[in-house]
Amino acid sequence: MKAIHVGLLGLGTVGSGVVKIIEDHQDKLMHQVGCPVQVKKVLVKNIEKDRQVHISKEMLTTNVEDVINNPDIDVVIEVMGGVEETRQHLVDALKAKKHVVTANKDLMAVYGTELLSIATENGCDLFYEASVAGGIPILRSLVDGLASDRITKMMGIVNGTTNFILTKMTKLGSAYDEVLKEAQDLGYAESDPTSDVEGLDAARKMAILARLGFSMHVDLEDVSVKGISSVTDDDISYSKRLGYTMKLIGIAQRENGKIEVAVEPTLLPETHPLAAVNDEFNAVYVYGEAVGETMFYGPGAGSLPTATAVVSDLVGVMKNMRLGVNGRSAVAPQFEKQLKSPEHIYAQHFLRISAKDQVGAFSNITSLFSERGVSFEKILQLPIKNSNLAEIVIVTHKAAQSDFEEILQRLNDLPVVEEVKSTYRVEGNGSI
Ligand SMILES: NC(=O)C1=CN([C@@H]2O[C@H](COP(=O)(O)OP(=O)(O)OC[C@H]3O[C@@H](n4cnc5c(N)ncnc54)[C@H](OP(=O)(O)O)[C@@H]3O)[C@@H](O)[C@H]2O)C=CC1
Ligand SMILES: N[C@@H](CC=O)C(=O)O
Ligand code: NA
Repeated sequence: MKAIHVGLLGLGTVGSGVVKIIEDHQDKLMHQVGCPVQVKKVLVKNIEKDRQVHISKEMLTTNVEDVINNPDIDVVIEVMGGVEETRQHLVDALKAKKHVVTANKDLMAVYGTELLSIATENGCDLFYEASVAGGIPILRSLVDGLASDRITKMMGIVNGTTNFILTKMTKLGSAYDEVLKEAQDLGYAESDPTSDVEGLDAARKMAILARLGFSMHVDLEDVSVKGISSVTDDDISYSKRLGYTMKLIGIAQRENGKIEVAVEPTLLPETHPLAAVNDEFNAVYVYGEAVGETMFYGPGAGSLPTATAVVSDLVGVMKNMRLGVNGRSAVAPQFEKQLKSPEHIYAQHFLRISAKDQVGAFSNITSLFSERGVSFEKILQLPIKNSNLAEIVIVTHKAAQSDFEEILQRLNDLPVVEEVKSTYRVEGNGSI
């Protein structure tokens, strides 16, 4: 019974988890694929560094060729991160007929289509379950579990770091910088956490989800992105006061063949199922025309949860090897991509405005909304201490994005308005 040999690119948070699961769950792996699984060689940057798992120095290398062109290695697991250099390593590995498993959403969001076609041309598998929502088997669920359905909406918390930060700010009143540091120490954040807090990491995951869910070639540039770095304590406390929870939400929806994909801090009613997803946990809500509502919940980041998805992909590769069917799973998109224009994107909005506390100010503001046919669901007006200003907090009913943007521009020009302090999308009132 010949063992399957694995080469790792990277031995950090996720790579260490992969080594640990392969060791600790060897009996289960053998039972599933009928042969032992062994890690043969591991690419790292610094061989002398202390590791989270015990591994002999001889297995480590700083030369990528020792992994991707090693005739003893059957499967390359990429958990090093990075885009351009890593893309080249994976192209080389696939051309050397190695199957590939990756956790790299940065790479798959940009070069996924290209890499999948190179994999198919070379009769190789390329699996990437860990790239979206860590340990939650969401890609497999879209591709296999919901294969027969037409997906019309996906809405999710797909970044563990920002969910951890917003949870601690909301529940404990913690300071943004402190909690970000904690998320970094726990291994949730990317090496450059800007991509977490500015929403880019979630946007990459939403592009991958939309591609699979809607069977269209969705580019990263098609995703509109806003992160959480400008969310303030006041925004959070006003949202709470109005019965909402702030979350970084990714939305992908399809209507009449046209799609919208966005990532932004969003207010959800406190009773909404996604509002109860806290800390580093992720959840993805998927609506299919036939199945209706489904929701997938679990850890979106961290060593062992993410490594579980990676090693499960490895099992998928090994099962295909036994059946001799590697390289046959990539399916070309069914539909031409069509994006919704701002006139066709509807949402509710939360606004915090500081305005002059004088007669007529309020009606000046409200008439701007009514002229565009936008009505209010909730409204709050409070004087700002030691000033002649008032804080006006509004939640609108659904409005077209184009109308909302025009209202915002005109609000800023209104003499009674000191400043539009913040605006957020509101989702999930009435239905999910
Ligand atoms: N952390 C998480 O929770 C999740 C991470 N991911 C993705 O998994 C991947 C890995 O993340 P993570 O484990 O957190 O990252 P880490 O920074 O913890 O680990 C990266 C590893 O890759 C090695 N490495 C990086 N660049 C090079 C290079 N140029 N040459 C050789 N070795 C290199 C590092 O070597 P050395 O140790 O010597 O420095 C390190 O072992 C990323 O794509 C990330 O987006 C996906 C889901 C969740
Ligand atoms: N930095 C990411 C890690 C998983 O993809 C996150 O915080 O979700
Ligand atoms: Na996943």
